Formats: sequence, structure tokens, C-alpha cells
Amino acid sequence: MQHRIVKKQYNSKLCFICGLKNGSGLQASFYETEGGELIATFTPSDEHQSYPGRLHGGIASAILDETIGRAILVGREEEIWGITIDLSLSYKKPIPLGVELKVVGRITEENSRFFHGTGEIVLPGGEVAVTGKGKYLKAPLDKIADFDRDAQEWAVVASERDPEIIDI
Ligand SMILES: CCCCCCCC(=O)SCCNC(=O)CCNC(=O)[C@H](O)C(C)(C)COP(=O)(O)OP(=O)(O)OC[C@H]1O[C@@H](n2cnc3c(N)ncnc32)[C@H](O)[C@@H]1OP(=O)(O)O
Repeated sequence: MQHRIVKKQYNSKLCFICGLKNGSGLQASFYETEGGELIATFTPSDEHQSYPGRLHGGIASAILDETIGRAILVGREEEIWGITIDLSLSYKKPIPLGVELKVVGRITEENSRFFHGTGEIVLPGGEVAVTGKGKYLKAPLDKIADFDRDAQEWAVVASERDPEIIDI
């Protein structure tokens, strides 16, 4: 299925998932789709392995957590930040290293205090490797962390690799 991209989300400096200067991290990109979902793309490297040649399950959990958590921002002008309070995963296929993976997330339920979402990590051939669902507490950013947007280089960073369409 083809997903038309309507917006790229912010990256940061050192976040393990989205920090562009975290050499050990995933340096993932996040794209909002016309259909109201969020797609992350990243290519895991040898540093992210569990058993040789396979992505560590904790790292799979981390990218799913962030993709579902960021899905609350899709199509909004206002900022909503989430704190993960419950996350469950089902690991269905091993995930290889060194190939681009796609992670899809969406919000399934929302009220004034919480949001819930689901997501999946999809292999290059289209098979679903991991599914997840999470519950997040909404909170203002200054209640979650001391976050200096300039120091954290929190910005949308355009790249010539940014796709107009993602095929999954
Ligand atoms: C947009 C960017 C997306 C980013 C995605 C990535 C986000 C992250 O990685 S966050 C890091 C991982 N998460 C954490 O470290 C959270 C650790 N936990 C905490 O700090 C605290 O439990 C905290 C602040 C969430 C809540 O604590 P506290 O303020 O004392 O509230 P508390 O009264 O215990 O619970 C508040 C409500 O949440 C519910 N809740 C708390 N924990 C859970 C849980 N594990 N499962 C379900 N519900 C829960 C409670 O039932 C309660 O609901 P209600 O008021 O309706 O009865």
C-alpha cells in the first residue's frame, strides 16, 4: 500500500531513537501520512544486535514506543507530549540488521488525560515483525523534562532521502 507523506516530524540531537548526533542511536526519521498515520524509517546497524545478525528486542520496543507516542502529533498544530505508562509487544519474526525498516503507528483512543495507540515494525518484504500497543499519559513538556529546544537541536531536518510516498 502506498502512503502519501504530508509532513516530516522533528529530530533531536541525542535521543536514542531520533537524535541525529547520537552515533549509537537509530537516527530514525518520522513521516506523517495523508491517512493520519505516522511512519518511521531507520536502518539498524551491528551495534543494535541481540543474537548475531538480529535486532535486539529492546530496541524494537523502543522504536515502536516512540512511533506510537509521536503519532499523537499527526495532523495537529498544537503540541501534545506523552509519557509511556503501558506498552505491550508481540514479536513475530526476527528483524535483520543493515536493511531499512518501516514502523507504522496510529492513535486508537484519546481523552483529555491519556491516549492509546498501536503500531508495527514491517520488514522490507512487507511482513510484520513486531506489533505493539501502548498507553500514554499526556503532559506538558516542561513537566516531563528539562528540554532546551535549541540545545537539543529540536528541528525538522530535511534530507534528500525524504520520500513523497512510502510503499509498505
Ligand atoms: C510525543 C513524544 C513521544 C515519546 C514516546 C516515548 C516516551 C517515553 O519513553 S517516556 C519514558 C518511559 N516512561 C516513564 O519513564 C514513565 C514512568 N512513570 C512515571 O513517571 C509515573 O508513573 C507517571 C508520571 C507516568 C504517573 O505517575 P503519577 O503522576 O504519580 O500518577 P498515578 O496517580 O500513579 O497515575 C496517573 C494515572 O495513570 C494511570 N497509570 C499509571 N501507570 C499506569 C500503567 N502502567 N498502566 C496503566 N495506567 C497507568 C493511573 O491508573 C492513573 O489513572 P487515574 O488517575 O485515572 O486513576
